[in-house]
Amino acid sequence: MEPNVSKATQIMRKTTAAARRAYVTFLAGDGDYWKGVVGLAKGLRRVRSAYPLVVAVLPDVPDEHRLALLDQGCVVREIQPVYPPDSQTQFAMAYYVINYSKLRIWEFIEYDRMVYLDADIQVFDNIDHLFELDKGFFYAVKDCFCEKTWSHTPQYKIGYCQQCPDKVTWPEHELGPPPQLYFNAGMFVHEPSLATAKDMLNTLLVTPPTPFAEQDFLNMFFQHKYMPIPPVYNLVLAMLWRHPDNVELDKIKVVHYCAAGSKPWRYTGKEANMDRDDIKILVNKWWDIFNDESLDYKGADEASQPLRTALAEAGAVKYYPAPSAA
Ligand SMILES: O=c1ccn([C@@H]2O[C@H](COP(=O)(O)OP(=O)(O)O[C@H]3O[C@H](CO)[C@H](O)[C@H](O)[C@H]3O)[C@@H](O)[C@H]2O)c(=O)[nH]1
Ligand SMILES: O[C@H]1[C@H](O)[C@@H](O)[C@H](O)[C@@H](O)[C@H]1O
Repeated sequence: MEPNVSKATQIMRKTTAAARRAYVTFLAGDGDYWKGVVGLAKGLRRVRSAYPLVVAVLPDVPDEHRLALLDQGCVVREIQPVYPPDSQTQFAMAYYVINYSKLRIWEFIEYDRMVYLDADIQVFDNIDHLFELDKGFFYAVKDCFCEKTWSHTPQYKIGYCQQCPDKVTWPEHELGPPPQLYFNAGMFVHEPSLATAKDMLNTLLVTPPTPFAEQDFLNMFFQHKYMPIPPVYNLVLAMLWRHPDNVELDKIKVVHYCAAGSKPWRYTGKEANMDRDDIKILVNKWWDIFNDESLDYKGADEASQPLRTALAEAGAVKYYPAPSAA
């Protein structure tokens, strides 16, 4: 602690820092992904996150969906779409083309630091400590290359996966040095910056699109800044059947419902691997949060939470919640 800095200044600094942090997600189209965002907002509230959830929405998100997000206490920010250069590329899923628009979140410079979460993610434990990670890096969880969606890669073709790099040895003499680490872009920690945003968009203009769209692009762009974080911060569901030894389900903080057929609001149980007990449990856990009315946003009271937390931590005030009017 700095000896000559008054308690009031320390509180002010802490409050200012807190106000410059937020979770952020991305919403496109008039489909059903808004349900994922509502679930995420409630999930973050359940684990008592101190920071707001900003939703970067494309112009095609209808007003009724934006209202549902505002009702859940989200900060709704409209962004303009970003497109890759024209090409004949086959994306792993045709709609991935729209995900380049995610790059706009580097323009949210009213925040110093953000934790990005896809709308098909749920948070089961508080992860606010990620905002304290050293600056200057890009943090995310390593992906897995074992599902068929990766069949375009040399990794898939030879059965090599960075999740178990010793199982199949990388044939250096044939394919050159082993591939750089590759992260899943459904969850990451980043620092907004107009200079970075500009650099990204300029780089994108001369970067041919590839099957995993902005995920591939971000992997290329941040290859020298990437710092892996443990898989508990983004459980890519295929890990459950591809690398069960790498998963400790009871320690998982963040679940990414990214496997085909696993989005809870569309779940039927019919697609491959979807009738597994662990999947059913995770899908039910998502619904429990989504349906829990006690997690609905209760109004302006919560907007000042970071300030209250900072003041309480500094011992400046004792905060007693007002009795509920209900
Ligand atoms: O119609 C859509 C489609 C996508 N999204 C947003 O875009 C995110 C990414 O889309 P998916 O969740 O469907 O993508 P996957 O999880 O299947 O795919 C993975 O590859 C993608 C490549 O574009 C992204 O990098 C994504 O973060 C990564 O987890 C969604 O969560 C959601 O936030 C929408 O809002 N509406
Ligand atoms: O990065 C990808 C992506 O998130 C896919 O949608 C998912 O099904 C794969 O397992 C993962 O490797």
